[in-house]
Amino acid sequence: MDIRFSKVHGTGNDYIVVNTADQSFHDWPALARWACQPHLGVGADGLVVLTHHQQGRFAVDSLNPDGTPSEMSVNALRCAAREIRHRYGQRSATLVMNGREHAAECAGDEVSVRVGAVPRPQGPYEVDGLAVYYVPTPNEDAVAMVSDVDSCDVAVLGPAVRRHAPLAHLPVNVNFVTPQGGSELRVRTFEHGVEGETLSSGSGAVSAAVVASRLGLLAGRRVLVSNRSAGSLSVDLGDPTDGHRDVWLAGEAVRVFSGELCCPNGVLPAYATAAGQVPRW
Ligand SMILES: N[C@H](CCC[C@H](N)C(=O)O)C(=O)O
Repeated sequence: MDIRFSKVHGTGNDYIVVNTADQSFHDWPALARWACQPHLGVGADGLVVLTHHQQGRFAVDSLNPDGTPSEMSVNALRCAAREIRHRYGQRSATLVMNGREHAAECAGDEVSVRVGAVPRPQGPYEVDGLAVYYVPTPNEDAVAMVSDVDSCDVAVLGPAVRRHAPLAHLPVNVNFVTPQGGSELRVRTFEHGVEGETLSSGSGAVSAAVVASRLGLLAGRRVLVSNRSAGSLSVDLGDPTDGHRDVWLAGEAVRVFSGELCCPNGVLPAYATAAGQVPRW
């Protein structure tokens, strides 16, 4: 039994997308731990499991490379919408992730998703000289404003921020942010579940824009976020007076390839990472 998939990236945040209609296999955490590994699997920042309900509605589940579910992934939603556009020809869809509904719109490879309301940031908390804000996006996102994000040691500072109270018990994604003038931000993200830096993060871009807006660092409601990938994300913060209740994220989402994972008799390879571990290479 082989497992059909597509590989889709949202500005460099890459996902293996499987459609439950194609599979008799259902152990998604085990599949995530195998398939997300580079060299031994497909290689990706996560697994997206898509289920078609009815009339343009889809359930979208996002799993991390360690097999844990992620509470929310905006880039995973954007990649799912791109795959839906390809497979079902729908430009608009309603995506349901962890019980929350998100409208999605595709125009070619440009995909927008309604994030909805983003709660008020908490903090700042002082961590190793950095002012860190906490934003329940509803992912757990931390935002640290830094003077030069490109010289930031993300691999060291990301875990350091996560060790600190009051974030220590939470599965936090840590975003380092430098305002670029006007309504532009540059962001780098240490992502929970990947346990390393990713090229881009949707909830990271949104939380960075919300914190920068609350700090009065932005000139307008449309925020351009550059990251480690070639493409930028665009955050629309909505009406500035409504407290960030109607936030959208847009940017490229690209189908890279599709194929079949070879899984004879439905048995995953022995080198699939054990439950609870993050793949290392
Ligand atoms: N990259 C994602 C966030 C994933 C977060 C996930 N790894 C977790 O918190 O478990 C995004 O575009 O919103």
